[in-house]
This record gives sequence, C-alpha cells and structure tokens, in this order.
Amino acid sequence: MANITVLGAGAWGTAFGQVLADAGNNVTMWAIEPEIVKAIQTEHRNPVRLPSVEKLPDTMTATGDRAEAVAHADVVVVAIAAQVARKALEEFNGLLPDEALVVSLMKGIEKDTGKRMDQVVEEALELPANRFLALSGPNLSKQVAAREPAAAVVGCTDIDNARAFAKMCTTDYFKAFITVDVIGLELCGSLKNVVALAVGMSHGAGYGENTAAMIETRGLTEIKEVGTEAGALPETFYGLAGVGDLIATCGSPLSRNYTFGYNLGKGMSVEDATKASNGVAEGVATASAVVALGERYRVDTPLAKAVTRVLNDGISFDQMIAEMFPKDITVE
Ligand SMILES: NC(=O)C1=CN([C@@H]2O[C@H](COP(=O)(O)OP(=O)(O)OC[C@H]3O[C@@H](n4cnc5c(N)ncnc54)[C@H](OP(=O)(O)O)[C@@H]3O)[C@@H](O)[C@H]2O)C=CC1
Ligand SMILES: O=C(CO)COP(=O)(O)O
Repeated sequence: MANITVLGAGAWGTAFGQVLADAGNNVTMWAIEPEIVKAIQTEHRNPVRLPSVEKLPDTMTATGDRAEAVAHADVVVVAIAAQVARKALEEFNGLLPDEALVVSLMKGIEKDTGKRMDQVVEEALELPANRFLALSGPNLSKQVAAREPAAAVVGCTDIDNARAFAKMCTTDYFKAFITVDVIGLELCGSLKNVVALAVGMSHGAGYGENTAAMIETRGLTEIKEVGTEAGALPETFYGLAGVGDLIATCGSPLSRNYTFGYNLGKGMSVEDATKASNGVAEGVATASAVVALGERYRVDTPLAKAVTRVLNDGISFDQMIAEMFPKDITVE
C-alpha cells in the first residue's frame, strides 16, 4: 500500500483517485478550491467536478494545504489543467519527498512555450526524468468513476518505475500497461483532443459517421507524423493511448473536447462554448501549439491549422474541411 497524493480534484483527478483507493492505496486529494476539499473531507463527495459519484472511498481524504498534502507521499499524481500546471506546480517545488515519483494525467501542450507536460512538470518541480511518469489512455472520467472496465498506459524512461506504478493503479476494473515512450504518451493524449474538437464540430454541423471517420483517420496520421518527428515510437499511436483514446474521445458526448467542438459546429461562439463547458477542453489551447510543433519539426498539420482557423477566425465547419483537404490529389 502506498501513500498517493493527487494534485487537482477535477473530474479525472477525482475518478483516478478513486481507482488508486480501490487498488488499496491511501489517497490524499489536494484541491485549490476550499469547497471541494471540504466536500471530500466531510461528505466523501465531489459535487462540483464529479457529481455522478455518490460516495468516494473511505481511504480518500483531502486537504488544501500544499506541504501537508505531499509530506508523506510515495507518489504525487498531477491532474491540473495543462495551461496552469506550471504555475500551480512551482508552488510545490521543494515540498516533495526526495524519492517521490510524479505521475501526470494531463493531456495538453503549454501554449506559450510549446512544451509537453513531461517538460513542464520536470522544470516546475526540478524533477529528474526517471521520476516522471505519464498515464494516458481511453479514460472518460465518468465511466472510470462508475468502475466500468478500462485500461491505460503508464510511461517512464525507467521501466521499473512504470511497472511499480502500474501495479499501484491496477484494480479488477482498471488495467495498466507500461512503456518507455513518454513522448508518445504525451503527444497522443494532447493531440487527440484537437481531433476530438474537429469531430465534435462535424456532428454539430449535422454530418454523420463518414465525416467523423475521415477526420479521425487523417487526424491519427497527423498525430503520428508530428509525434514520430518529435521522438515518439510509431507503435504508441496504434495502442490504447493513440487510436484507443481517439475512439473514446471522438465518439462520446462525455468528452469535453468533443462537446466543445459540437457546440462550435452548431454555431456557438468560442466564448459561449467555453462558458458551456463542464471542465477544461484542453484541445482549444493545444491546437495552436500543435501547429507550432509541426512548424518546428517540418511536418504539415492541416487538421490542427484548420481547427485554429475555426477557433481564432470563426470560419465554418465546411470551410474548415475545404482548408483541410485541398483540391490536389495526394497519396494517402
Ligand atoms: N476528464 C477526463 O475524462 C480526463 C481528463 N484528462 C486530463 O486530465 C487533466 C485534468 O482533467 P480534469 O480533472 O478532467 O479537468 P477539470 O476541468 O475537471 O479540472 C481541472 C483541474 O485543474 C485544477 N486547476 C485549475 N486551475 C488551477 C490552478 N490555478 N491551480 C491549481 N489547480 C487548478 C482544477 O481545480 P478546481 O477544481 O479546484 O478549480 C481542477 O482540479 C486535463 O489535462 C485532462 O485533459 C485525462 C484523462 C481523462
Ligand atoms: O481524455 C479523455 C478521455 O480519455 C477525456 O477527454 P476530454 O478532456 O475531452 O473530456
């Protein structure tokens, strides 16, 4: 049994905290909002971010105090919105025990720097790479919170650390695989959110499965091309964290990215879709970071470019498709 602290009691942080508690660990949730800390402490609920769960496990506690949260942690799990992760984590620098592992659940790219979450976490906490782990896969939080069977991949440059954490998060309904491909996990998780925005837009605009499949398939190619140039292993893109997460996220109204896109496709403004979103839609900020990554690695990113045109310039879905698929004939 390990002491595990989860930073960020959002929908996924809380649902995954429950997985860790079900796996037999002592789980401490840290949240910035006092209302959430109090609800977990006194009612064993997170009515703000995960209202579908009636009662969280008894072995899950909560605190709003940073030092107290991590003082005895064997593992610190980070589930904070990607664009604020650096600032939030800098406040924990120097507080973590020397040997603690740090696991990121986040799926985004830092917009201002173009950095992946492994880079952001390592910089903010001054953490050596062998103590950084990423967990990624098809994990819609509400379904994991309902204890529906699901799986994810744990990545670390030190495979023994990946294996150790995979054991810590395995339950009868949650299965963890391992890899050394941290970059692949990071880019799969982040970039599929941009694809999910586009698929949501297509359904919102009234189109069906053919259009969705076209976007998903071309999106997967784009993710794989950017990812492999950035140093990821190609096979990661065909695994749980790649095509697996793409299927789950692009196929479910439970996905915030899909729903954000759906609302845009119906004609809502970015501002209104942001207000309507039940949690962070990471793809919105990540889309332009993907375009920048493509430029850095000299890989064309037609899907990400077209999505940024919808987000920044308000072009229609039909115009987006026209920009994604120019008239000239190319080899698939
Ligand atoms: N939901 C899902 O199905 C999955 C989500 N993910 C990824 O996990 C990450 C978190 O997602 P999720 O929990 O669902 O998102 P939510 O939108 O539900 O929660 C975001 C979290 O970030 C926290 N946060 C926001 N601003 C700050 C800040 N300034 N300082 C500290 N904490 C802050 C929020 O705290 P507070 O609530 O107190 O405001 C909350 O805990 C995202 O990167 C997402 O892509 C990955 C897999 C599945
Ligand atoms: O990453 C997810 C499922 O694996 C959740 O996607 P959203 O962030 O779009 O809800």
